[in-house]
Amino acid sequence: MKLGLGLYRHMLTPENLAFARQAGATHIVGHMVDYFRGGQHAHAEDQPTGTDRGWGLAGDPDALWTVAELSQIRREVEAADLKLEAIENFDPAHWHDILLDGPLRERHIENVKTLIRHVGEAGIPIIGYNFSIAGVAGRTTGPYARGGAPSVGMEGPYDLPMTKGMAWNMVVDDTAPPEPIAPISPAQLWDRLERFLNEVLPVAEAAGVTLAAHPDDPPTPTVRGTPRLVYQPSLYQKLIDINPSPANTLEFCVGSLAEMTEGDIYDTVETYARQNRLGYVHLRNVVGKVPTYKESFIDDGDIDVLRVMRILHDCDFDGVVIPDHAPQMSCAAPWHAGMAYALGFMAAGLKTLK
Ligand SMILES: O=C(O)[C@@H](O)[C@@H](O)[C@H](O)[C@H](O)CO
Repeated sequence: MKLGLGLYRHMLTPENLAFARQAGATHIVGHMVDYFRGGQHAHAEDQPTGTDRGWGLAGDPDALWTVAELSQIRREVEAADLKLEAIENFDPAHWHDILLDGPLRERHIENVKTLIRHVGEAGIPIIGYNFSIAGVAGRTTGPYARGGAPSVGMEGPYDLPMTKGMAWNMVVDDTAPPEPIAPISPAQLWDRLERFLNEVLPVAEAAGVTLAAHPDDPPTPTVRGTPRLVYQPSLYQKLIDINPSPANTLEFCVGSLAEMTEGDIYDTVETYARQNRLGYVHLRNVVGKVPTYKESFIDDGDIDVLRVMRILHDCDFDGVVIPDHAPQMSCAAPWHAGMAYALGFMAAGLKTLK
């Protein structure tokens, strides 16, 4: 098992890469999507929370990530004595009509195939994704963690209907009328995922790229009137069983899984780690279940994180674990301190497994 750090696109800097290495990370999960366009977040280091108009504006629909820019990021990561393990999330501008089954679907399928090929050519092994119409939405922030540390959580359901021109909690068409999107059934959304995976997994295999599916975050059956896919641990199996390709894996978010109202987190970890289908792991801690959970420091939540690490180790998981996110700490560098604390705990946990 390897220790990694996730960095948003604007945080993929030489300083943050050096910080990651100094904190004991050997791998990086990089985000190419700029969640912070449109300035709807208090700070550009916190996790995005956004407004009812989402996290922000999606990217340029015609600007697919090139091999050159992906390779440049890989080289910068490697120059810091780190390995670029994964790119996390597609830009909603590039694939929204796969999620919404809209008129641009065929073009967006070709976009995803091109992006997969480019990631493979750039020598990056994994793409994490989250097949979700409303995306990561419904988050609140507050002094939720130990000592009043700012973190994120959820304070009840988020049912405000999602409007046209939005996808994955970002704005993909700011000229769209402010009308609710057409209703979608869970069966329709599962069908969209199945078509997507069956079309792109062969391309991923050929490109030497693994796709890794994040569960719904937050894992509620619906968000903004749209259905969700993996909001209970057992539904991860339904996703895996869609296609037996070895490229069909999980972006295994222990925090989101622990927020789910069913299942036992330790059984869940063992169930999926034993199937050798974990692409990489988000290892964070929470208190409570949806729709009212709060993120905690890694050593201060409902999960015995060292026990989770032991289960992953005993199931021979040899991939990367990252904090994903952490409470901000009261000092001159809140994000860095919170991440350093999480990374230090995880690094110590890894040493106990040797
Ligand atoms: O705010 C964030 O960056 C995280 O919550 C991510 O783990 C997010 O859930 C994933 O990128 C979704 O794929």
